[in-house]
Amino acid sequence: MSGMNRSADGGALLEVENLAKHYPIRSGLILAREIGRVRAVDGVSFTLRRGETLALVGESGCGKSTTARLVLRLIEPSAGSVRFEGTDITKLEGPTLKAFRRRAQIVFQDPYASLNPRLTVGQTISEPLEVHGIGDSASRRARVEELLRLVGLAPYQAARFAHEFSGGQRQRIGIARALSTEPDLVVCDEPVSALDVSIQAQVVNLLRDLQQRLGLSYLFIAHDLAVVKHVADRIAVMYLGRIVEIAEKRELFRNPRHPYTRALLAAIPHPDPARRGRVQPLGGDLPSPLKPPSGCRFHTRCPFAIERCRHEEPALTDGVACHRDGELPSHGLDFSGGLTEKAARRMALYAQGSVAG
Ligand SMILES: Nc1ncnc2c1ncn2[C@@H]1O[C@H](COP(=O)(O)OP(=O)(O)OP(=O)(O)O)[C@@H](O)[C@H]1O
Repeated sequence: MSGMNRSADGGALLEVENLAKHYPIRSGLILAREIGRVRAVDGVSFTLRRGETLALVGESGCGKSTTARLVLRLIEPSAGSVRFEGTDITKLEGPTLKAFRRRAQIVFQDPYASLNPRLTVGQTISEPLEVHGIGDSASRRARVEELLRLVGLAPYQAARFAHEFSGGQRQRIGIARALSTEPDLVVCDEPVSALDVSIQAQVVNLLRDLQQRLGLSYLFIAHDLAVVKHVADRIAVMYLGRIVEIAEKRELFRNPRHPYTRALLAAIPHPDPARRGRVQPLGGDLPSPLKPPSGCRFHTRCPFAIERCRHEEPALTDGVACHRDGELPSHGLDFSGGLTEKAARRMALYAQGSVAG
């Protein structure tokens, strides 16, 4: 992107620092009085390296999509910065913002809702090229054909409409559209959650294949760890607007440190039904981001919470935000193939407080 520093980033494509988005809640006749703020994202920091996939994982409402929208500057942050190749994109305007948009694209969750039913597939895929003034009509047509082949569709399908395609094919069209401007960063916002399980693996494999061929960097949003197990290099676990743990994927599955990460892992069924645990991973509802709990936000649902957790908010130190890091039992909690029954029993006992941590 013109004017952006390509060399001084030391491998980081994206650096997010203390990012926050608070939505004011207003009341009164002309909504003049602010009665509270939804802290959708509340101080999030992470780095996305070139060519890697960082997954953002957490329950519905924890702030994943808001983070994704902030990173793409689809919404304005309340605080914090998002540096893309060293340039803070939250400050960009006009042509430099447009140049950033060309290099950072999104694949949406719902391939049924995200494609315009009135456009042909060819028009859908070439629309970003027109918006950014890339090529003439002949070269755009050629590019559409190339993109269709790239995502496993056929060039003749450019003349068809989205409703003529299955969910998996539509998501391929959404991916082709996102790739049309040759982006470096692709935000994948739950790209397979709306698809049949049988189709999910095909789309995940396509995304991985495209990443290798085109050197793409992915910020991959998902609500559970099962999907990201096959795509992520690193995983950031979010809870109530904050990152509670961030680690290399293998490390996170082998040695989950935050109790919330453990609960998310416990929710993944073991591939072998005979070895599935019977643990109920997490009780209670996600508290409201309008009034997050004091201290550690997870303490109201945490089986390991102590008094300190109720009063003092833990900082994200060395990849985890937990006062009890290093004190929790680690043996028997190998989640790399799902939760074993023995580990599940152990986890249940710990959760009930029957075994000393
Ligand atoms: N425009 C808005 N005004 C007020 N609150 C909002 C707005 N957008 C999002 N929120 C709230 O912010 C919180 C985070 O929402 P967000 O969509 O980022 O979560 P999420 O983790 O992506 O959830 P999901 O998986 O359901 O999309 C939620 O409590 C949501 O209700």
